[in-house]
Amino acid sequence: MADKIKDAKIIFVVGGPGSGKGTQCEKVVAKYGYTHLSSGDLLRAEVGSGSERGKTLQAIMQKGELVPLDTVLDMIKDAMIAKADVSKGFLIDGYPREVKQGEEFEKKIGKPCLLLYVDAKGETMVKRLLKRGETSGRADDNEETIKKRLDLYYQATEPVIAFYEGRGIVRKVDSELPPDEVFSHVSKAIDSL
Ligand SMILES: Nc1nc2c(ncn2[C@@H]2O[C@H](COP(=O)(O)OP(=O)(O)OP(=O)(O)O)[C@@H](O)[C@H]2O)c(=O)[nH]1
Ligand SMILES: O=c1ccn([C@@H]2O[C@H](COP(=O)(O)OP(=O)(O)O)[C@@H](O)[C@H]2O)c(=O)[nH]1
Ligand SMILES: [Mg+2]
Repeated sequence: MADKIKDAKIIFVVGGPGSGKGTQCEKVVAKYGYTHLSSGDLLRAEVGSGSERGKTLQAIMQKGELVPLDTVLDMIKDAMIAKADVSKGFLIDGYPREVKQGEEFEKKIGKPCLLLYVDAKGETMVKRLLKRGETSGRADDNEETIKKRLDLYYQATEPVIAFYEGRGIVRKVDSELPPDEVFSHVSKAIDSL
């Protein structure tokens, strides 16, 4: 599998909770036909399956903490293998959450050619998530968990951006703008690949 995937384009999509990663990824799928893999969605699917593993995951996610690294990586890898033959490229949304996750991904799967950094202010993200929480049914879209997710983002995930800046593959987009304007910047970044 490593062979098939090694040559595929891999894009990491990183940003705080509610920054708009999922929103932009949907647009990328529509325009470029990339395969979208959201680490959070993969975890929520496991929770939804009602499996024992899902129950353990749910408890962690409800608290806004991070699921063990190997669990997430295995899920992403399996999902990539399943699409390897048909995919033009992969959008890995909400991953890596910490530098170590990025390093493990590269060891087991491959190197990203781009890191899309979806940037919004903390207060904007909180506002969006509280609004989304009215209808999302997500157990973590509540005030207390949002605060923890945001703290963890600043502490563990922001260093990921600095790490890949050192490699020159980070493109930052300002997601305070309306989604279509954000997307025009995202498109430029992808077109430049
Ligand atoms: N104004 C504005 N709102 C946005 C934008 N992107 C997303 N939103 C809104 O913000 C909320 C969160 O967006 P998502 O795309 O779910 O964010 P996410 O980064 O995937 O969040 P997580 O799933 O929590 O990681 C949604 O309700 C969107 O409608 C944007 O560019 N501008
Ligand atoms: O690589 C990952 C991705 C997600 N999560 C967990 O899944 C939750 C939801 O992640 P998602 O990316 O959907 O939302 P975000 O936290 O970015 O709002 C997080 O709070 C974590 O508990 C995790 O532990 N590792
Ligand atoms: Mg999302």
